[in-house]
Formats: sequence, structure tokens, C-alpha cells
Amino acid sequence: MIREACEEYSREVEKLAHKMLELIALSLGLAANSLNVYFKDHQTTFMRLNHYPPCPSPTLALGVGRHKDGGALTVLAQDEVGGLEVRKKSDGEWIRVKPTPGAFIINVGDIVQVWSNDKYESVEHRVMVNSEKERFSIAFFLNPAHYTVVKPLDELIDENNAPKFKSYNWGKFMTHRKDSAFTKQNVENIQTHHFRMQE
Ligand SMILES: O=C(O)CCC(=O)C(=O)O
Ligand SMILES: [Fe+2]
Repeated sequence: MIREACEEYSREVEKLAHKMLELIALSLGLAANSLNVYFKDHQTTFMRLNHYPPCPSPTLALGVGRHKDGGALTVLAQDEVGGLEVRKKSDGEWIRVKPTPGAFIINVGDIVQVWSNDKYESVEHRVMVNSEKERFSIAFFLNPAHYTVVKPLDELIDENNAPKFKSYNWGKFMTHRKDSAFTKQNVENIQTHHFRMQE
């Protein structure tokens, strides 16, 4: 039963994610369907069901350590408990994302940042646990094919807009990431900014 529910949910959320991707393409002055091609076959999209048990000392325990989502887009459903925090770029302060019933949180991932050559920016986030209540969330990660070479889109590059990132292989990036992500440490594993061109 759970399997069918998950499959139906992910099918519908995938449609939503592709709609979002089309809107992003249009906003960059590209044809609506120009990004969908990267997800045609061998895509590495996946969904994660998260359960965060309560913890008496929430300040000592992190639910999910600070990170940016490395893929294209994340569609997140969270319950009413809350705990997701995003990091403000200006002063590094962590801001709680207030749960809105019935609403998804859409995160732009690193790939959209690189494709758009910094027009879009992925946000750093983490999850704090709650002292009394357990929390559930569902994260759907829209990710391209394993063999995708990620780089600023050619259409957005000209003599006034130099590429801000070197190209990298998504499959390799993802494998490397999985080895060390979410270990709740402050050390950094592989990050897209490692591919940033020197200014
Ligand atoms: O549970 C959440 O609210 C977010 C989880 C998350 O950031 C992730 O799985 O990448
Ligand atoms: Fe995340």
C-alpha cells in the first residue's frame, strides 16, 4: 500500500517539478522545454521520507546538517511541526521556514544555479529537531541523468557574460556527495562552488 501511495505521489510531484523547470527556463529567456531533455532517460531523481524523532536537547542535535541540495529542484512537503532553517546570505543567520498547511517548499538546487550562471541561487539549509514533537517530511529531488555534464547553458553565455563555473559530471558529483553528506559536521564535502571559476 505504501509503495503505491509513494509511486502515485512521486508521479504527480514529478509533473509539478517539470512545470517549475519550464517556468525557470522561460524566466531565463529560453524555450519552455529546453531543460526537460536532461531528465529523459537515466535520470537520478529520487524521493526521501524523513522522520525526525523528538530530542530533549535540540540545540545539541541536528536533524540534517547544513547543506545545499546538489540537484536541479527539490519539492518538499513538511508537516506542521517545523524545523527547516535557511541561511541568510547577508549575515549568515538561520531563519526558520514557517510551515504553511497544504503548501510545498520548492528549493532551487545547485544545478539550476550553474545552468543559470548564478541568476538563480541554491540556498543553504538544515533541519533542527524538536524537543517534544516528532516531525515528518517528504523531499522529492529532481535530478538529471547520471552522465549529464553540468555547466552554464550556452544560450546564456556571451562576451558580456562569461561562464562562472567549470563543467562537472553530475554522476561523479552525486557519488562523491553521498559518501560524506549529512554527517552533521561543519566540514564541507564536495560543493558546486569548488567548480567556480576564479574571478
Ligand atoms: O526535512 C526537511 O525539511 C528537509 C530535508 C532536506 O533538506 C534534504 O533531505 O535535503
Ligand atoms: Fe536539503
